[in-house]
Amino acid sequence: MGKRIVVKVGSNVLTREDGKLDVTRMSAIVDQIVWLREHDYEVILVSSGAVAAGRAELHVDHHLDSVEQRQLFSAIGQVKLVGLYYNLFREYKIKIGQVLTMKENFGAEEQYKNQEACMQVMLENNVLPIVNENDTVCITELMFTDNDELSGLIAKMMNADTLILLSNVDGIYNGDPSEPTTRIIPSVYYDRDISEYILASKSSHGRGGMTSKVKTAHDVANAGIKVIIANGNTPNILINLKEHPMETLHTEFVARPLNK
Ligand SMILES: Nc1ncnc2c1ncn2[C@@H]1O[C@H](COP(=O)(O)OP(=O)(O)O)[C@@H](O)[C@H]1O
Ligand SMILES: N[C@@H](CCC(=O)OP(=O)(O)O)C(=O)O
Repeated sequence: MGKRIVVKVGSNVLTREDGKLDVTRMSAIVDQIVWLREHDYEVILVSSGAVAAGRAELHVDHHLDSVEQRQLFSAIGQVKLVGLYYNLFREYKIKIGQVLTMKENFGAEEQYKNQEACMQVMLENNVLPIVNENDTVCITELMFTDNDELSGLIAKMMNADTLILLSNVDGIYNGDPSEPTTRIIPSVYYDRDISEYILASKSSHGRGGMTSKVKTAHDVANAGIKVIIANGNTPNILINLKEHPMETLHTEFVARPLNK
């Protein structure tokens, strides 16, 4: 069996400035996932973008609170998101399966095992799992911080070799990304604290920001899984990370060596 990779794609990678789904970008991500599968990698895709897709689809001229917005827009947007993935992967004769989940499913042992078994059977049958939080029914207080946290839990649950977090930045900068003097930190050891470099700012459609990515990355690297933060807007980023890692901008959280 090839190496198992969890790829998480943030809302900003998938949406245009006007908030609509960026189908060209989605198509590019799909092409790269196909390349990974053709090179014997098993891929699990964690995709954000439902709320952004739904917001662009429906014009509402009355007030909705934040929970109503999330429920309404994700319900509309998830259908659109997965429909697009369905069409894009169908071109390559790849079957996709939708996994909508929530934090409770990672708590109780029975539910955890059930979810693990569900994803395992998909992989065994060559189906590509596309995972998102079930935003329509989640209770705000019990939600994942964002899909970075969810992708970390999936990577650990499924014993992945690598978790790749695709965002709209080339990696973690050693300061404000908009400052010309700041540089990408190429590697972070699983026990190194880099919180001094992280700004509270986040991209326009994102939920958790870099703080949540770093927290997830540390946690997952500590569990012995390599984590990469890279730019999903860069052409062929997933292929280049595999083929030319030294020449490809990214931040790697080095996995803690485990006595497996
Ligand atoms: N040191 C840093 N290096 C890179 N990005 C940072 C840093 N500190 C804060 N950020 C912010 O984190 C954002 C990415 O996180 P987020 O908005 O959650 O994106 P996504 O939607 O991809 O999950 C960047 O757009 C950037 O504004
Ligand atoms: N479940 C939400 C994603 C929320 C989220 O975590 O977004 P992001 O920070 O861009 O990964 C959606 O599909 O819109």
